[in-house]
Amino acid sequence: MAAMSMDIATNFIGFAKLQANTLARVRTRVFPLLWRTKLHQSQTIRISSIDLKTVSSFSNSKRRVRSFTTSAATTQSESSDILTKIPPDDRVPATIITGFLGSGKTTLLNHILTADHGKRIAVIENEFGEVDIDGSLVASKTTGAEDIVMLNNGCLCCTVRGDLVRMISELVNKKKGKFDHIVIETTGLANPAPIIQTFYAEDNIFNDVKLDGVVTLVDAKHADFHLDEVKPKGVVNEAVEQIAYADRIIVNKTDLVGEPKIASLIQRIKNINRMAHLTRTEFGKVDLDYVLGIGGFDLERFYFFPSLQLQEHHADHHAHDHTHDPGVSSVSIVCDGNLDLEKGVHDIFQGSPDRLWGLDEPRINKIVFIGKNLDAQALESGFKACLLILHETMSVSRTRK
Ligand SMILES: Nc1nc2c(ncn2[C@@H]2O[C@H](COP(=O)(O)OP(=O)(O)OP(=O)(O)O)[C@@H](O)[C@H]2O)c(=O)[nH]1
Repeated sequence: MAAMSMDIATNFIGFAKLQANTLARVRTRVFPLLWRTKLHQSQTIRISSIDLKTVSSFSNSKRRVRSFTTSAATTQSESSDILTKIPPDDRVPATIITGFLGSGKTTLLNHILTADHGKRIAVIENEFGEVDIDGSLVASKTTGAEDIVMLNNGCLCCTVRGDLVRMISELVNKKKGKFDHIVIETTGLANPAPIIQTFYAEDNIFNDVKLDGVVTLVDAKHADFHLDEVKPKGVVNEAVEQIAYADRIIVNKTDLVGEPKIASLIQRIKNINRMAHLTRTEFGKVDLDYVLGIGGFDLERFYFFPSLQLQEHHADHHAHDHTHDPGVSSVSIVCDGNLDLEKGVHDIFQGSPDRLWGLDEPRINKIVFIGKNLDAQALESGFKACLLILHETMSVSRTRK
């Protein structure tokens, strides 16, 4: 009897059908990243269906037993038939929405929250800057039934990863039965690998929550620029990682570019991750079945697609010693006063009216700049110059992760 998750069991059943040398490669490529440290300390691994037994090292953990039985676990035949008996998986599904800065993650999330799917969704919003922008944009779209928890001032893949574990545990412990699905929106700078790892490595999460899928938004207009970016030595390209780890890819903002550019971008994406489903859209308008209830993050493709293994290698290193591009920081400005909207806009700017201000609600401007080598003072004075009347209550915060 071995203890393991259904998702992982399913993958292992698939793996067991592979050739012996294949299994060895899968294990060394996938495990270092996605499996808890205990596995590294487990007994010698033999290449056969015996591999299934190795997983029983998990039974020492606090992990709730998700068991299966195998009639062939004691034979060394590579072609053994494996009979499985998998208990129903009643864990809460969680979806990670990722994608580079401005690719349309919040737009997709709002589409999900306002659609008629009958699901009660708990949302975890992660923002790189100190000031919460997306949270308010999402909150205004919810009916009130959903929970929204904010994780500001850091990235889920590194500085606030511990908070993610705590938040999911709290959600599950205090509100179990009150929601059907968790959706997590990462920052645009997140490397998904360490976040995915959290779902498999943390007992607190693994026992109650299963990773339903990783959905990656790709900005049709700016993706090439981000994919081309050469990072400092030892720093991964997050835009590539986000595509590499996706179960579902949404090429968004297709209204902003022509067909040839979309076609070449899709080809480029497929060269990074051929296993993920891909669709193209505007303003995140996709069928909800495409993004929710996918049925489980797919570990298997880490073997089948070579460039993913390469990514995994980087991500493994990254997971242990994760830093964002050291040049990237954020500057947040919060102040009241009316802005002259004609001033200060040189690039694409788009705004849309949201809900009306509340009667006693303070009318506050919030702006977060995320970028490389930001000059906080210049941004602050530039912003001040756009105010119609200068207010002294401006607060500026800077963060570097
Ligand atoms: N033209 C166009 N604009 C879009 C589309 N999808 C989203 N937008 C706009 O692009 C901007 C950024 O969208 P968001 O949904 O906030 O993107 P995000 O990925 O959550 O952004 P960050 O949280 O800053 O990383 C918003 O002004 C959206 O209205 C699209 O398909 N076409």
